[in-house]
Amino acid sequence: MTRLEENSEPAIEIRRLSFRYQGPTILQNVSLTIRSGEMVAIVGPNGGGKTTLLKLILGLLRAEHGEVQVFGRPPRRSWAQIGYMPQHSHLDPDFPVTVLDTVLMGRLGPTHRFGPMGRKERELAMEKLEQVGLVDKAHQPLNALSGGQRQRVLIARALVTEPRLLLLDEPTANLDLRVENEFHQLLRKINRTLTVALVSHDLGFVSPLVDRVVCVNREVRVHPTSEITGEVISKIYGGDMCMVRHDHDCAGGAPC
Ligand SMILES: Nc1ncnc2c1ncn2[C@@H]1O[C@H](COP(=O)(O)OP(=O)(O)OP(=O)(O)O)[C@@H](O)[C@H]1O
Repeated sequence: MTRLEENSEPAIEIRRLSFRYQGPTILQNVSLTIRSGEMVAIVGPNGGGKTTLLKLILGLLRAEHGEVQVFGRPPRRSWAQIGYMPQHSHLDPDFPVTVLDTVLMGRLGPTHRFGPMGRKERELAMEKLEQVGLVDKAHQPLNALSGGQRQRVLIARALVTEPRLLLLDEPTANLDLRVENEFHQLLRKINRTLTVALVSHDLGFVSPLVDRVVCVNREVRVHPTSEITGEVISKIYGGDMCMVRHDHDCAGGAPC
């Protein structure tokens, strides 16, 4: 963490949070602070509670015990400052919509009123497409894009509300290793002005990007990236996982 982040206000502050849907406890006694300007990875096994944690930070779910604050306020009062890319976009890739329209959909929602999109909104959407490197695709149908490009469109959609905090649920799910470097650069660029929390199953992908890894498996433990060893990984994933190496080129099909 840089000195700036150490002294900056918390973007997310969670105190003694516990949560269950109807059955067993999903998250237990979670305390966590993410400072403005940080980029953290949220990792853990399937069903460990990562998406649930993001939904609590968004205010889509309410904690049974404890408290969540985003920029010092309850999440719903900070909605305008949060951009969210969900794990499963409900967008049918075959729905006949352009890339630009998809990004503009980010302006619809609880904090932005319905109505025709004006020039200002369209300019903003083009600016965000420029930021993710897809401005030349703006008028193409969404279904003409690759999975990785669609992923970037969804990031532009999350950015078009001009948030201060960006939550990304599995942004790397459709990426192959060839575009990984490009994606790292994009996230670093975004993190110059925004706090970023990204859920990933891929520790190898996220570890060069972040200083801290938030491990979620009912309880939450935060580790500096430098501490992520084989032993820590098997504690998080119960030994079913190894860290994929990303520091050599496997584009030629070599096992990696
Ligand atoms: N709406 C819901 N109602 C009831 N149980 C749910 C609901 N959503 C999630 N769960 C349960 O809560 C637990 C945590 O789910 P969650 O999606 O948060 O895990 P995750 O760590 O994001 O998993 P994955 O890596 O598979 O995406 C799981 O056991 C899941 O079945």
